[in-house]
Amino acid sequence: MNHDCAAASPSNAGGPARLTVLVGPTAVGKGTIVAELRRRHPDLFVSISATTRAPRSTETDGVHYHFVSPEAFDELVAQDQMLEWATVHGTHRYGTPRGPVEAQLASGRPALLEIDLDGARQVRRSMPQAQMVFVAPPSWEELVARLEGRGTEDSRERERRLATARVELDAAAEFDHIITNDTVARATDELESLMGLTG
Ligand SMILES: Nc1ncnc2c1ncn2[C@@H]1O[C@H](COP(=O)(O)OP(=O)(O)OP(=O)(O)O)[C@@H](O)[C@H]1O
Ligand SMILES: Nc1nc2c(ncn2[C@@H]2O[C@H](COP(=O)(O)O)[C@@H](O)[C@H]2O)c(=O)[nH]1
Repeated sequence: MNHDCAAASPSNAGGPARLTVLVGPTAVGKGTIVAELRRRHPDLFVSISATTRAPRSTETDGVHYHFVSPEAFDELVAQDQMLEWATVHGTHRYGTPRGPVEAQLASGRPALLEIDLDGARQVRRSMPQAQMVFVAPPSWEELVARLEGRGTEDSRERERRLATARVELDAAAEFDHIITNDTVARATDELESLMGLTG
């Protein structure tokens, strides 16, 4: 585990890592950090996942996710078009379309995945050169407040997500780096540095 974002790790010892995998508990702010990183680097490649969950009112198909039916998701898996996939929070399936990520890496440019713990472990097995980054909350109480404050899940779904969050927080030591999302600007600075996007 490495809390120093400037230090080399086995995954980036030869230069900036090209594939970065971002994981963290629900509502820790992964999406917010990625949005800030994209604001700073509009050309950055961020994988668009496929999911069987329904879109939120703020989400657009093909932008935030590819929203697909369970049958279409089955088909993508059967055709080996998923780099990884998982059932997240015990409810819906989410997966990373393989083609766009492989094309991006083949071009030598960095790529970012924002996925769950199960998916990250799959990527670590298939692409051990990937840089694994965990986003942690300043405290458990702050995590709960962010989830409630977002207001996108009912209390039952929030409980499910918080149960998953405990498992994910227990796995933080598996990661190459841990970023604490105290402020979005500072956490984004760290991710930017880990991805070699500064200077
Ligand atoms: N550093 C921060 N300080 C305070 N609030 C924050 C911070 N980062 C994010 N938030 C807020 O926390 C809430 C959850 O953020 P976000 O949706 O980005 O989390 P997430 O990790 O992508 O969640 P999920 O995995 O459930 O999709 C949002 O309302 C966001 O505005
Ligand atoms: N294994 C994967 N997990 C993914 C992927 N895309 C998103 N996720 C994770 O799902 C949860 C819930 O997301 P939400 O949008 O419903 O709040 C979150 O932790 C994501 O990291 C994926 O392609 N594969």
